[in-house]
Amino acid sequence: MIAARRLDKISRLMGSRATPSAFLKAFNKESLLWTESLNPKVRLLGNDDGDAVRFSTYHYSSNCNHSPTNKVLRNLPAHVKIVEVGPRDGLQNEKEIVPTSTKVQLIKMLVSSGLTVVEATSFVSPKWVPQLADAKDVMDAIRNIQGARFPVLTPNLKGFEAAVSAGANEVAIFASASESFSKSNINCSIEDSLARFRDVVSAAREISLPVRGYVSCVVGCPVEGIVPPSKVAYVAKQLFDMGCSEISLGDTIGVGTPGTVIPMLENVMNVVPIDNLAVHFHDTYGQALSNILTSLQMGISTVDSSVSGLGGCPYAKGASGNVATEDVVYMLNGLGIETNVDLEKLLLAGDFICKHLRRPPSSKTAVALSSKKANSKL
Ligand SMILES: CC(C)(COP(=O)([O-])OP(=O)([O-])OC[C@H]1O[C@@H](n2cnc3c(N)ncnc32)[C@H](O)[C@@H]1OP(=O)([O-])[O-])[C@@H](O)C(=O)NCCC(=O)NCCSC(=O)C[C@@](C)(O)CC(=O)[O-]
Repeated sequence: MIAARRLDKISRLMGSRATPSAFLKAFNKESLLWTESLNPKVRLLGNDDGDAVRFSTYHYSSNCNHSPTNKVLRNLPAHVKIVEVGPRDGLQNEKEIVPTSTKVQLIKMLVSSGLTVVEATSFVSPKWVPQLADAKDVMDAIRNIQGARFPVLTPNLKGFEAAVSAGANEVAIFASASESFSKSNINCSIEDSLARFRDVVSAAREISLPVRGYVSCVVGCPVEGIVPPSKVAYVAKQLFDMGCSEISLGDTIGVGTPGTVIPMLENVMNVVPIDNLAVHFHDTYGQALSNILTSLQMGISTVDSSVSGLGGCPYAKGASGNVATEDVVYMLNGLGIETNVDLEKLLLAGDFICKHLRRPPSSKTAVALSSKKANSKL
């Protein structure tokens, strides 16, 4: 009888947006242990003195609206802005050219999952990136979608002007911290690229258009190897000083670990305010989530990611996809950090584009949930 009443109370708490303290108030240590044994979804861990100290948000974390308060995780932000780069960074790297209608449907699904910034395409040379040669058509088709911003990449004034005539109301410029990568990606030196970008930013200023600035190769370069943090800080400061409102730091080839990301971020934070920084990790060595967690602990609250981990850069051999948005959202949910993204709807978007690309969804979250579904059918 008591057990039934307790179970009923737990169910009600789980159905509501119960906070850890609500759980802790409601149950003493015995109840907690008993609860755990009854329902493996509820994990409240006790310390040696018998006090419940940790609330694990395993599986129902979307019900949890708190920021963790324990010593290790106390610096995490309450909210993270996710910049979805799949339609641009993801699709620019696909061998097959994806039809415009599929790109547009993907963007719609991403917005309906709650993502508020979706990088839509690039106004670059179609000879260099034929995959995004339909940039104008994509912009035409998404013009009336409400609820999100759609920044586009512009490497020079020509791209900027084309983007603005296609209705873009936010653009991104992209510099590199490595000379070799700058040359192979945009066919000019870092200094020449900065001069071009100054023209783009001042044209954008005239019409009050926000500009995001990327720095690529912030940890390593496919040609030069290790990139010194001071070089990254230099380029980031140049972009910030010329008027970029946000600087996204890209580990283009995904070689960073917290060991290399921390000194890089420390250098950049000395010259660019932390609120203007974002991180952009590729997952070549499976380090992206740990790098994101480290960045959040250092105070960053804007994270780039790509649905289903699509991506890579056509001019960075060996770079694998971006970190998958589904996995970022799963981790942030688990930490009680708000993103306003509906994971289920996001998974549908991942499923949609992967079906089109004739490959299974590749985020860890999608793989885990599909094998769980398969097992539950047995
Ligand atoms: C920058 C250029 C254009 C220089 O390319 P170029 O060949 O040195 O430029 P050019 O000025 O000599 O022009 C050559 C031709 O391109 C045309 N052109 C020139 N500009 C444009 C434009 N904007 N849009 C359309 N066409 C353009 C221009 O009109 C001309 O046409 P042609 O006379 O031969 O017929 C070229 O190198 C380029 O388009 N590069 C883009 C490369 C790219 O998109 N890379 C991937 C994005 S960066 C990335 O993924 C990293 C990031 C951001 O995700 C962060 C991270 O992961 O680290």
